[in-house]
Amino acid sequence: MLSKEHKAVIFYAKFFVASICVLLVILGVRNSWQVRENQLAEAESTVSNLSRGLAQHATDTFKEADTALIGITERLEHDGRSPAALIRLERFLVRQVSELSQLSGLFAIDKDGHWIVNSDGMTGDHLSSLDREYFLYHRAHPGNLPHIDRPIKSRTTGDWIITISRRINAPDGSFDGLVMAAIKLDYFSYFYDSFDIGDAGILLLALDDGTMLVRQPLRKDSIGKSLVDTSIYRDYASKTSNGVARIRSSQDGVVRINSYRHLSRYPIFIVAALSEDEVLSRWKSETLLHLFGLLTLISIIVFFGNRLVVQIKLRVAAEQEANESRAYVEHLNLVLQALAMRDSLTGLANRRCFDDAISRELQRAARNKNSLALLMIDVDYFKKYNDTYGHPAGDACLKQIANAIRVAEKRSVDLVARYGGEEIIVMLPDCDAQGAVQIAENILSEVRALAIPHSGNPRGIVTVSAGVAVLNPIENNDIPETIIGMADKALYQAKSNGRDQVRLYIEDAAQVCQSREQSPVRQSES
Ligand SMILES: Nc1nc2c(ncn2[C@@H]2O[C@H](COP(=O)(O)OP(=O)(O)OP(=O)(O)O)[C@@H](O)[C@H]2O)c(=O)[nH]1
Repeated sequence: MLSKEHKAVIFYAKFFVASICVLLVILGVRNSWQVRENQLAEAESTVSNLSRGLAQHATDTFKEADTALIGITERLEHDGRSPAALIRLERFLVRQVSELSQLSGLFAIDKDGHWIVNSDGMTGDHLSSLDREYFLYHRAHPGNLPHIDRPIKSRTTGDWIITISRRINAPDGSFDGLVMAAIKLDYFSYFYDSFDIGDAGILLLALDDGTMLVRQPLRKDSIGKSLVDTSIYRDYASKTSNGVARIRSSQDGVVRINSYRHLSRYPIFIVAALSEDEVLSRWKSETLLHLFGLLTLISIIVFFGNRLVVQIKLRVAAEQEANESRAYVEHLNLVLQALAMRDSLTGLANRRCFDDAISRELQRAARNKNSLALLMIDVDYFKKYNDTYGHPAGDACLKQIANAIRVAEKRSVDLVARYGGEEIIVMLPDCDAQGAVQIAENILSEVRALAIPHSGNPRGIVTVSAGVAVLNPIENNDIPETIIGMADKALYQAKSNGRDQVRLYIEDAAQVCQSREQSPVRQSES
């Protein structure tokens, strides 16, 4: 089980790794998105420039044709329509057409629709434009502005052309015919073809009323088709003079960045469009590459982060194991210490334990001027017991006696210890002579009460003798041997006087022992 501190360390390690990964993802996404926006902005700028360039080109193309028309009108007005004048005019038309590559032909048409003169040198009454829209328009509109009409097929070449025409007025202002320049649609197509607009890009030239003139790439049905239902016309080109719009095509579903621009001099507008997918194709492949790099980096970070967490866990586990081992060793030490202080047979404190305890107790009692009592207890005729009942029985007997003597260990400061062989010693701090003798008497009674049969003892049961010594108060120079020697002497007296009795060691000339069974108080020799 991990501690709170270790859990926190692991949590922070995981949090650190996760934060770096999230940060990398956020930075990667943000950077990628920024690149995408930049590329779109760049594409908008590109289509915008493209539409401006195409608008300028269209303006120049129509302006050159229109200038030629103005020149023809002036010549007709100035030179008249005599055969000689018309021959000169025809030469002029041929020269103009050869100089202006966008022109398919130049025409002068009278008020009845007949061709007066044309750049192709064609003659005959059958050559008429009576049915053409530009003729009908000029006949109906007195203005002298140039008119650009829907694309038509040329009657001379059969090619698709766009016409730009101007009305000729008679001196009284009535309709007196028109001049017309036919501009090849191919001229625009070839020009538009020179631009790299990708596979899904579009370039458009259309009349302001939405009639498509040129579309690149070319489509069979595109010439003359109406754009009024398309979003680029309906929502944008029909409303403002120029702008940029991102639109999904209703026809092919492609999203395009469109730039539209109306010509200021002619009723025409241009549309340049690039496919968003194609614009972003490089961004997409780069993003994929970056994504792969990012994922690889994140995988490496996660891998090493995981290794870090595993290392932390291993270290924590090792630390815990070491702590547990240390605790176990400390516990073992305590157990060993306790065992080292215990007698294995009786379970009592052993001699070493007693030696330590009495040294400590003497010092303490000397400091506090307290008393200390010691009972030295010895089993009577124990050799005979062993001889009679055997050594194992002797061991069992010693255990029982030890348990009986343990009753003396009433306070935590009291200590019962096996002093050696069949001798047991009892240390009673802060105990006076009377109390110590009483305790010794109690011990003797307890042992007798065990009633362990002993044929070698005149009393028929196992008995013990006790020598009691008391130092009251303890002096600084008292050493353990002093009181032990006193207790031993008192014990010797108890043995000498017939055993199964208590003797109290008295200082000076005589020592007195007390025994209830025998005389109340007897003295032992010093
Ligand atoms: N079974 C057993 N006997 C022990 C142990 N320790 C000491 N003894 C025996 O205790 C006996 C002590 O004998 P002695 O010192 O002659 O004294 P005693 O026979 O008890 O006679 P008194 O003390 O004079 O009554 C010896 O025979 C020791 O072998 C022990 O741990 N187990």
